[in-house]
Amino acid sequence: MKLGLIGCGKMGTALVQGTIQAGAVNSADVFCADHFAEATQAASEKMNAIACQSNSEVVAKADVVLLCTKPAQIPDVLAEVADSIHANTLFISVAAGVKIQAMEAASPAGTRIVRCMPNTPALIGKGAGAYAAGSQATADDLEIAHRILGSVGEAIEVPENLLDAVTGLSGSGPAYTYTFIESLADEAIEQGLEPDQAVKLAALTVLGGAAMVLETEFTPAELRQHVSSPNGTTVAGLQAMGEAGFVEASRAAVKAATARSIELGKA
Ligand SMILES: NC(=O)C1=CN([C@@H]2O[C@H](COP(=O)(O)OP(=O)(O)OC[C@H]3O[C@@H](n4cnc5c(N)ncnc54)[C@H](O)[C@@H]3O)[C@@H](O)[C@H]2O)C=CC1
Ligand SMILES: O=C(O)[C@@H]1CCC=N1
Repeated sequence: MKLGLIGCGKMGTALVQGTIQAGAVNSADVFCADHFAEATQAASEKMNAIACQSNSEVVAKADVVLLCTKPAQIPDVLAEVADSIHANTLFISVAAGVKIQAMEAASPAGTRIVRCMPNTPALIGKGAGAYAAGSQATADDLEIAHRILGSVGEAIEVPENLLDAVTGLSGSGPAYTYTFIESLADEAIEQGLEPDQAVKLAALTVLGGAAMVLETEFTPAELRQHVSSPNGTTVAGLQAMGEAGFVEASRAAVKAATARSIELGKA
């Protein structure tokens, strides 16, 4: 596979670096370009990939092209590279909110597009992502999208209208977990732990809890019950969490990010 990257920022480089590390593509077959020459250079050096002079050069040289600019730039980028599209070109967009219909409208008829929503843990093979097919995408194209996202974590196919909710959950979600870990650690520091110990214990606790959800047959509610001794410390902690509005706050984060993704699609 010859893989192109347009937009060498945080998500694009995380996804491509993860894909290279997973052995799904050779760095010598990766072509990248960014609006800013310094970003192209930095990414090509970091990934050992081929730096291109323009987005069009990426499209001309690659078969699968990851569109990793900010959402607002996606239609312009597609229009800019239109003349370089060839028989093998498949675009995979990671942009939040940008609808397949809008991307197809900005491209020549017949352009094959898959819209996906990865997340930055893809960098270390722990991504959680989803994808949806454009009207011209073939079963092979979906297989390719699954292979790329699947090489850096888990990937599921969803109807396009659910990608906004995926964005609100797993796309933005790593940031919620960092806020949670930071808050747990900050209070533990207040209680006397050293900062590095506190952050490590907090992160390992979130990691362990998540692994229990994924690797045992118990639901999150059952697992919570297993930790909570009657009249014990956990019950006291959970009660304080409830009183502080933790459940509402968590749901509000997913709701607001989903709404913002929908809004980005209307821009
Ligand atoms: N950061 C994240 O956790 C996630 C981001 N995304 C999506 O990934 C996309 C990129 O986000 P980030 O990497 O966070 O942003 P970023 O700002 O780090 O990267 C965007 C890159 O695109 C470049 N760029 C801008 N205009 C361009 C153009 N016309 N041609 C070529 N390159 C151009 C910028 O110079 C920048 O390097 C967004 O659409 C976002 O919705 C999706 C999932 C998670
Ligand atoms: O914040 C954003 O808009 C992007 C999309 C999902 C995660 N980061």
